[in-house]
Amino acid sequence: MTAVDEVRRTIERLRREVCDLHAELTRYGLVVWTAGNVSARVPGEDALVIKPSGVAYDALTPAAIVVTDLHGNLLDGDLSPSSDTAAHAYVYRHRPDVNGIVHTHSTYATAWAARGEPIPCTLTMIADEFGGEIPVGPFALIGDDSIGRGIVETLAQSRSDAVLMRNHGVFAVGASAKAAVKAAVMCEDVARTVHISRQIGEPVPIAPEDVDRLYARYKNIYGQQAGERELR
Ligand SMILES: O=C(CO)[C@@H](O)[C@H](O)COP(=O)(O)O
Repeated sequence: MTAVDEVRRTIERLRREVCDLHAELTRYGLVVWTAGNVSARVPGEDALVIKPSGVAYDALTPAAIVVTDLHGNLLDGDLSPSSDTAAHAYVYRHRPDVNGIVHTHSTYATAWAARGEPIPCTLTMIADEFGGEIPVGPFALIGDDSIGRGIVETLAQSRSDAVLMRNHGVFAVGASAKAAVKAAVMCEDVARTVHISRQIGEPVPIAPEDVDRLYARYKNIYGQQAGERELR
């Protein structure tokens, strides 16, 4: 198999994976209508695969997923790339460890984003998954790389793989697109629980040294196999 064939096969695989992961967003109730998007980096290439803009989730097929360069220019596909492509591309250019990105407007997490308030580390699940509070990023207009800059700058000061972009919604990153989707699912779950907790009182923060211990255990010990650990 030539190197070109190999890249082609990788892109086909990623198109299928990213298409299937969009179905997880609807399965977990993280998006409505055509909101949200998932992308994956094409390993070894200056390219990414991403949802086309404004296409209904039920109409998404692997062939509909588009390929762009890491500046958002269309390389392959019949449809216009997601409105957030420049944001995703910026993150891939500045975070070589990130291979997948997801954006949602999931209800509870986005309610925190509307308030511009980080989700405090008041649950072991938050310490495990995010290593501290889930931070808020700046307000940024949609369409260029402003959102990407806000994501990179905010996550540089945090262990979290998710950021609540102010007045907008969740962006989550990961070592794979599946890991990013998992972070978005977890983000919504803890946003909901902490919100409900606040209806009956003030949630109690976890001590920073315990947050560190929980995070280290979850990242290094929890689960079964190295392959699964990549999700963390
Ligand atoms: O947040 C926004 C726009 O407010 C977008 O992320 C939409 O939620 C989905 O846009 P496309 O990916 O379909 O262009």
